[in-house]
Amino acid sequence: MKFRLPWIVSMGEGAFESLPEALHDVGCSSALVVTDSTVKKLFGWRIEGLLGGNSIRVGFVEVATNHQPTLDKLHVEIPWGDFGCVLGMGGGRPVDVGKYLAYKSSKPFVSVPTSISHDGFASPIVALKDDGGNPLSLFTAPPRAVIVDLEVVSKAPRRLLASGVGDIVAKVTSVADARLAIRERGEDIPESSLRLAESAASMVLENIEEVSRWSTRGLRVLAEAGLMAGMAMSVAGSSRPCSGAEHLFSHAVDKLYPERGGLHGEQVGVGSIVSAYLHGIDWRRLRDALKRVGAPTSVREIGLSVEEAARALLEAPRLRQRYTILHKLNLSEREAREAITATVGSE
Ligand SMILES: NC(=O)C1=CN([C@@H]2O[C@H](COP(=O)(O)OP(=O)(O)OC[C@H]3O[C@@H](n4cnc5c(N)ncnc54)[C@H](OP(=O)(O)O)[C@@H]3O)[C@@H](O)[C@H]2O)C=CC1
Ligand SMILES: O=C(CO)COP(=O)(O)O
Ligand SMILES: [Zn+2]
Repeated sequence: MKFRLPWIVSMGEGAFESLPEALHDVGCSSALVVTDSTVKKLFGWRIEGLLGGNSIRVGFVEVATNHQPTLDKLHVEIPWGDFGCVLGMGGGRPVDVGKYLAYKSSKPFVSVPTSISHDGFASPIVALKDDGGNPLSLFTAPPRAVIVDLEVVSKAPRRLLASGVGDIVAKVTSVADARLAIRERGEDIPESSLRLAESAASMVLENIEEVSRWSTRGLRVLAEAGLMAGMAMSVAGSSRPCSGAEHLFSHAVDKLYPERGGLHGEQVGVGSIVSAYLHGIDWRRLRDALKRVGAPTSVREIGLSVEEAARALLEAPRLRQRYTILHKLNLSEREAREAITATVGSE
């Protein structure tokens, strides 16, 4: 086993203020900030002031896609000689894009999530799409520094934070898939990576009341869980502990219905309820937790009919060879429809 973890994690109210010191520690005196439109309007000026005031030059690039060929073109256009590091600021997509560009240009990456809507802000994984809308899960390097300002995160729309709960509680089923693969396929997955992912989900499930109040403590639990999930991916050397059938369902929704669907964590949360049912795990516990935080618990809430969701469930195992409950069961159309109807078909 050989893995890398972030050097610096700064988490708390006002953690933005530690950015100049973090950049100094990673040896960066000019940063390219990768972000997208709303986030740039909300926080761009603050980052510019904070870094500029500490003699750190800042450039911005707004990126609204995670399409790999587009990012490869963008990579060629960036004057890399001007920048000593890349900072990814925003939701999961700009963080992924920043991580990807940093990796390709061999620059240190600093992750600055502005919402805990996903668990990629401390992971070494970059989730992109190819020309056909298929998911690409690339193993790069973990961020050198992770800066989570809980005051900033607390102002993110509730929908984004609820989506983050979906991505985290889904570790119940991603770990169940990993354990299935160990048992039935002899897959080699570090136990510690599974414990980290399991603990991330348990922390959120056991504190769901506090999390649902979006108190500082609740947000901290969610952010720490995201950090642990990111570490789990580093230890495993892939997204294996954190991405199973529920993620394949979400990837299939992205592919089949690119103009519809919900946020990543919303789709994953719904997929996790179905996957738990198929595993014979207490799926109602996941559903109730998601309901408690106001996350979708039905396919209708992510813009799909039962038929469409069943189609996504059938497409899901074709998207990746990674063994999951969907690969084991090889559902028929009728079984897929029944699983959706029994769990996430109404409301
Ligand atoms: N690499 C990894 O390990 C992982 C990667 N992911 C990836 O992350 C992505 C999902 O992340 P997600 O965050 O849902 O998607 P996005 O990054 O698309 O963010 C969703 C929305 O959040 C908005 N936003 C972010 N922060 C704030 C804020 N503080 N206030 C107001 N609006 C805000 C963005 O606004 P705007 O765009 O307008 O600026 C955007 O519209 C997927 O691509 C998924 O594959 C998910 C998990 C793990
Ligand atoms: O979203 C992820 C973990 O939460 C990353 O998983 P993928 O490898 O399926 O993109
Ligand atoms: Zn995810």
